[in-house]
Amino acid sequence: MEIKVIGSGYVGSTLAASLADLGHLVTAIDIDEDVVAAINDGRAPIHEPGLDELIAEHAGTTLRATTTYDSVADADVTFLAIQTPAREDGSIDTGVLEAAAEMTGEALANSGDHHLVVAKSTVVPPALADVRAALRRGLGEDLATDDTGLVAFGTNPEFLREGTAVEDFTHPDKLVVGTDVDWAHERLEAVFEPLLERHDAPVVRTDPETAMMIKYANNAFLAAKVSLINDLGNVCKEFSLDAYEVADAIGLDHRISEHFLRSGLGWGGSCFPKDTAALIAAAQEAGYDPAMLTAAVEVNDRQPERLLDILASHVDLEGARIAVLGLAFKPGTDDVRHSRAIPVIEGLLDRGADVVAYDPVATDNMRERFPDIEYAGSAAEALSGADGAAVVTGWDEFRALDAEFDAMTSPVVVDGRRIVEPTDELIYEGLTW
Ligand SMILES: NC(=O)c1ccc[n+]([C@@H]2O[C@H](COP(=O)([O-])OP(=O)(O)OC[C@H]3O[C@@H](n4cnc5c(N)ncnc54)[C@H](O)[C@@H]3O)[C@@H](O)[C@H]2O)c1
Ligand SMILES: O=c1ccn([C@@H]2O[C@H](COP(=O)(O)OP(=O)(O)O[C@H]3O[C@H](CO)[C@@H](O)[C@H](O)[C@H]3O)[C@@H](O)[C@H]2O)c(=O)[nH]1
Repeated sequence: MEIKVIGSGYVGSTLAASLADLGHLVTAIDIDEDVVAAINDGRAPIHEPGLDELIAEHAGTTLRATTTYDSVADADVTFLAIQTPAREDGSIDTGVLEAAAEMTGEALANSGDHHLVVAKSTVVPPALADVRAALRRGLGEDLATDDTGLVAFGTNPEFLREGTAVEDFTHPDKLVVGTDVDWAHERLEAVFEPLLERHDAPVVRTDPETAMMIKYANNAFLAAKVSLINDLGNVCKEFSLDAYEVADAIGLDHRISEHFLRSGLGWGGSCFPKDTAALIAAAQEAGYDPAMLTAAVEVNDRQPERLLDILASHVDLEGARIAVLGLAFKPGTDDVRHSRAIPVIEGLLDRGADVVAYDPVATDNMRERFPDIEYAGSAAEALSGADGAAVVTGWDEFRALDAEFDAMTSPVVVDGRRIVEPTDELIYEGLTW
């Protein structure tokens, strides 16, 4: 099938490369010329394991990138993978997505053929009306509501995680396809047919709004699960108990499951913070106050402060040199959006500490947020001469740190991810153990 993917960020570039790998003819469209040049050069525009190889394999043949919408009218299916950021009050801002939807509509106007436009972006159900309206505005005609219409709208929420995006995309737990039009359902499912031949997964057929609610409920559930284990973990710490021993045991109950029970600094990233905030704002706008979700956010917001308090109980932070190990919101990515490193660094600076930060891949991105702190080229360099260290991201390489701690002025390590191996020489504390 001929597929256009509009927006080539974390989701769009993974989607475009993976669909090309499934045998589709894919055009990745982005307004950012650097992103387009990277894909056409056979490189991934972001750091994501396996993506470079996939793009290198298909660029110039079944995968092409461009800044124009000219070829959209040739598409069987057009995916919109555009950012949907949060406004100041947490509510979703669909402005950029609407602009792309309108441009897509303009490109499809008067084509006289069947087209399916699918939102991959995460959008709260009530805001989908605005995305549809933008597409309709561009088209200059109504969208299909039954088999007689030519241009149909659908949603197909994405469940991939950064750091394992390619693997997650090709091995999904489920596919959720949301549209009100029968032919559109069939066409969207046909896109994923080659994927399902390689990896069987249930297909949930529903309407566009329910599909998006499934996406929000999925993320809300996982974020709340991590917050609950953090809340319980904080209790364990007060009782001088090891939250990981408790988590491992409760995870044996299949109704709870072992996943997403790693307590510590809490959740960051481009999705959990934004999506919980958007769902809370949309629910409140509709007249309901989602108390559990609000509590999940509150617990999450408190974890960096707890790490700083533990560090301050060992080191006078005023004028101290503190190593921050890890800047990405999780291992395997260069994404620093809502990384827990941000409140940790802010808190250290507020307390008068000098920060020396290290991350294997996310330094450049964090430099844009904190241009004035010191960045080290290795964990060893960050630790050398430090009065204390805060471990923020669970990069595997931190597991191997050992003699590097000897170069610290005082060997205080507060671990937010249970990744460092404690030794007798270290003054080591975990966040929930
Ligand atoms: N990042 C994730 O792990 C993830 C996972 C699932 C769902 N989502 C959702 O997917 C959507 C995209 O997220 P992302 O992280 O890939 O965003 P991103 O910011 O990484 O990428 C968006 C891309 O769209 C491009 N763009 C903006 N306006 C454009 C236009 N008019 N035409 C063409 N390109 C345009 C930008 O240049 C950028 O490259 C969001 O709604 C997000 O919530 C993200
Ligand atoms: O036991 C755990 C698991 C995760 N986290 C943290 O939770 C955040 C999110 O992690 P993860 O879910 O692995 O990464 P994301 O890439 O943000 O993926 C989430 O958000 C995506 C965007 O919506 C969805 O597509 C995915 O299904 C969903 O897992 C990170 O800061 C992790 O450090 C923990 O603290 N403890």
